[in-house]
Order: sequence, then C-alpha cells, then structure tokens
Amino acid sequence: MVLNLLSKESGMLNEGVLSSSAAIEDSNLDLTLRPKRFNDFIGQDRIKENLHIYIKAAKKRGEPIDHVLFSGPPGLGKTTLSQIIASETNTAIRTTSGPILDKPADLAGILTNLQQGEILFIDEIHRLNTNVEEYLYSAMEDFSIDIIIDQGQKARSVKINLQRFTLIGATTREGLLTAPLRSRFGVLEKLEFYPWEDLYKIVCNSARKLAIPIEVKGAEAIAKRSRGTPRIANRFLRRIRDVAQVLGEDGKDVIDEKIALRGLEMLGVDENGLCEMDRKILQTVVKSGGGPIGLKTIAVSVNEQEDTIEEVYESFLIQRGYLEKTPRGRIATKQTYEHLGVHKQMPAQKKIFQ
Ligand SMILES: Nc1ncnc2c1ncn2[C@@H]1O[C@H](COP(=O)(O)OP(=O)(O)OP(=O)(O)O)[C@@H](O)[C@H]1O
Repeated sequence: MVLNLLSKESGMLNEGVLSSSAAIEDSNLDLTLRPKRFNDFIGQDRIKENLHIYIKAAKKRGEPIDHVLFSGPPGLGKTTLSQIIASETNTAIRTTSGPILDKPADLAGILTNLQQGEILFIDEIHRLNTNVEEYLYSAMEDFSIDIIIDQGQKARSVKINLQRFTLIGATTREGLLTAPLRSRFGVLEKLEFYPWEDLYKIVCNSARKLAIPIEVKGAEAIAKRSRGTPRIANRFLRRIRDVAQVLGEDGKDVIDEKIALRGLEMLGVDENGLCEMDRKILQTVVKSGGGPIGLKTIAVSVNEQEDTIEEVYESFLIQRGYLEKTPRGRIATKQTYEHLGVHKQMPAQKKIFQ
C-alpha cells in the first residue's frame, strides 16, 4: 500500500496527487516542521539579516515595518518568513490570497478590520485582479481607501482612514507584478534555491522533530536531490520514512544511504535531483532539435499547464544549467544532452567552394 502511494506520486512535485488522507497528514506535518523564529529558519542569510535590521529599526521608531514583497519559486519559505516576521514583531497576521479577493469590497472588509501594526499577508499577489489591485494602492501608500456608499443619484465616495498595517505579498512570478504595485513595497526580497548543505540541516532538523532515525549519508542523499527546496526535502523525508519502515533491513526503520536512494528512485528522482516531468520537458526540447521551442509547445507535449512549467519546473532547470530561456524560446544546453545521454545532432557543415 505504501508502495502504491509512492509510485502514484512518482515524480510529481505538487501536493495535488496525494490521496486526501496523505495530504492532510502531510499538511499537519508541514505545520509541525514550519520554523517559528529566525533562529530555526535555515539559510537565506542575507534576507534574514536584512529583515532583522528592518524589524529592529521599526521597533525603535515604534512603527510597523514597511510593506514587504517576497518572490521566488514555490516552497522556499515565503509564507514561513512572513509568519516569522509576525512572531518576531509580536503582531497578528491575516492571511489571504490573490485569487480569493474577487472584488474591491472583499479587500475593503479585510483592510478596515486590521488593527494598528497588524500584517496582511497576500499569497500569489500577482494573481490579484486589476480592480482589487488598484484599490490596494491608496491603502498601501496613504493608509486610506475610498468606498462608495448609497446607490444611484445618492451614491457618494467616502474616504476611510485605515490603521497603519504592513502588507506582505508573496509571489512565484515577480515579473507579472505591475510597476505601480511593485513600487509600493519598501522591502523586496528574492528567495533563492538552497545549497544542499542548508537542505541537509533542514532534513536533519525535520527528522529530529518527527523522531525519524536517519544516517548522515541518508540525509545527504535526500538533501542533494531535493531541487534546492525545503518543502520538497521535507516531503521526500516523509515518503522515505515509509520506505524505511516497510523495506528496512532487519526491521530497522533507519534511513541510511541505501534506503534513501531506493526511496528517491521510487519517487522518480534521478541522481541529479531531476524528476520525471523535468526529464520530459528536457526530452521535448531535445527532440525539437535542441530548441528554441516555445512554452506552449512544451506544455502540450508534456501535458502540463504553462504556468506550472514556468513556476515549478523551469526555474530549477534554468538555475541548474539544463535550460536557457531566450526571446525565441527554450534551448537545451550541453549539460542536457549529457544528462539524457543523447548525442547532439550538429547542423550539416556548409561546403566551402573555392
Ligand atoms: N529556511 C527554512 N528552514 C526550514 N524549513 C523551511 C525553510 N523554508 C521553508 N521551510 C519548510 O518548507 C515548507 C514550505 O515553506 P513555505 O510554505 O514558507 O514556502 P513558500 O515559499 O511560501 O511556498 P509557496 O510559494 O508554494 O506558497 C514549510 O512548511 C517549512 O516547513
């Protein structure tokens, strides 16, 4: 049964494919593992130091910190950092997300209920609809909003002052943010993929919190194949725990290197940390003669949403040197051919007649 779940999940990075009970268990464990303070948050040192200073200075002035925008691929800790800011500043955090805020009234309801210094966290802020986004401008800048009361001829606009709050926006697609919205954030921080050494520490910490016995080599194997992403490292750890419990030698539940590698193979993760979808994307580019090939064509060929390819897979493949993005499309690199074990077909040499 465990094995079935693993093979179904194979190569998928989204939680959507987990059975509902596994998904609930995973999200509960996610809460257990989420760092609560800067001290528990591993890596991203430059960002942590910056935030530490901004928080200290704001406290000194007796003001809330400036609006913050976190950008970067999914699972790197944008939500976690936002919650840490709230706990480090002893303030409440109200959470919503871009697609949920359908109309300005939805946002007005939330804004007018915010208390002095509270944090409003908007996840996927790049997906705010234009009307709602424009409404946010004056709230962020002047801490006021205009609302229309009454209808028809009696309709009039009334200005409402808001308490001073901090908006924290998170986005996986910073490029989709409009310039007016982007310019209203005082702090812009881009989270980067983690080096494996940081992920190793995260895996060890999580194993300790969940009382999972793990050997150094086992933790290293997971850390090196987790796409530079803490959420993935934690998920692999939990799935490989299942493997250790069922397939561990002599009834031992320990995650050693052998079990870790076996579990990763079952998850469809190869020695460089690429999953099945990564390989499908790269194969599509290579089959097209190495590119340039458009995102749309790739999406149709691998049967995945364009957005998901850009947000989840492509950013990692580009960062690791497997793919280049040009205005004419995606291009495979030498490393891609080497990894897939395919020989690059060189264009036929032109004959030079003298
Ligand atoms: N630096 C870190 N140290 C330890 N654990 C981390 C770190 N960053 C993230 N995590 C873990 O990874 C999980 C995912 O992090 P989080 O939800 O903050 O990512 P995110 O960037 O907001 O993702 P998304 O864009 O999908 O919303 C968290 O539950 C937490 O357990």
